[in-house]
Amino acid sequence: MTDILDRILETKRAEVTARKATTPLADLDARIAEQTPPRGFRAALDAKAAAGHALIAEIKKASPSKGLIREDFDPPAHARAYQAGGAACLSVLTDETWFQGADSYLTAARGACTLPVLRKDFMVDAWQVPEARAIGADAILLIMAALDDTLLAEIEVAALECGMDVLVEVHDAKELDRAMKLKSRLIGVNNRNLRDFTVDFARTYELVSKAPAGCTFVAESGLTTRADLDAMAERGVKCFLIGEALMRQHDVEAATRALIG
Ligand SMILES: O=C(O)c1ccccc1NCC(=O)[C@H](O)[C@H](O)COP(=O)(O)O
Repeated sequence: MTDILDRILETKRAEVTARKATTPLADLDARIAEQTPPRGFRAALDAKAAAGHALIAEIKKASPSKGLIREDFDPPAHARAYQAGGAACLSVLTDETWFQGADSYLTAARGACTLPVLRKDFMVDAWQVPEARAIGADAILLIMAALDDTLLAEIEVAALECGMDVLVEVHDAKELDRAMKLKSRLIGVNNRNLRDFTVDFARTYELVSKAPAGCTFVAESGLTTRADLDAMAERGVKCFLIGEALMRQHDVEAATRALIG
């Protein structure tokens, strides 16, 4: 039986095939040449983490698990609010079919602030790397559960060659072991099971103790309160990726400050 991750990946493969057929690489290269250089995603996180909590604040309109999250969705305004509230970096959902995202949201959010921006999407093909850079992304996400080791390495090399950072997402110890074959040492643990949507912070608690020294370790999904962050911090986790809890707030800047201040 196919689960939600399989269905998302199937949609994405079809979408990328169609985009590749209509967008020559030369067009992407021309758009990359117009972008400002990558902003240093991991470096910005590490700098904030050295002084306390480091937040990757997510611009997320909707999700498969929650449906519509933010009605008055305004990526540039949210980007400014997140930066003013103290976020280290942004994450912007660009997947259209499942998250009501758009590439233009990332470009607009990045243009409205000085924070490095992660393109939060489902990478299935190295072609998406220049595409991500062409819209301004400073980092991409690689989901270990989605790809085999050969394709992961191919996409990672392409991203590093573009000067982008790579957030490698794992769910269990086996995926963490596989992740260590890659070059990137920016590791995210997704507390949400992408196959059934259940959230369990114990995933992060378990894996942070197994992460080799030198990793920047990010807890992702389901984090809502200051107590959630403090419980993570007690176990040595200082970087957090948070979307829904902040996107549901009327005053995004105040909520961001209250959460990580
Ligand atoms: O958010 C979902 O429902 C979801 C479903 C299937 C695959 C991925 C999904 N979310 C992507 C993310 O990883 C989250 O947007 C991100 O970690 C922030 O999570 P949250 O703070 O719970 O919005």
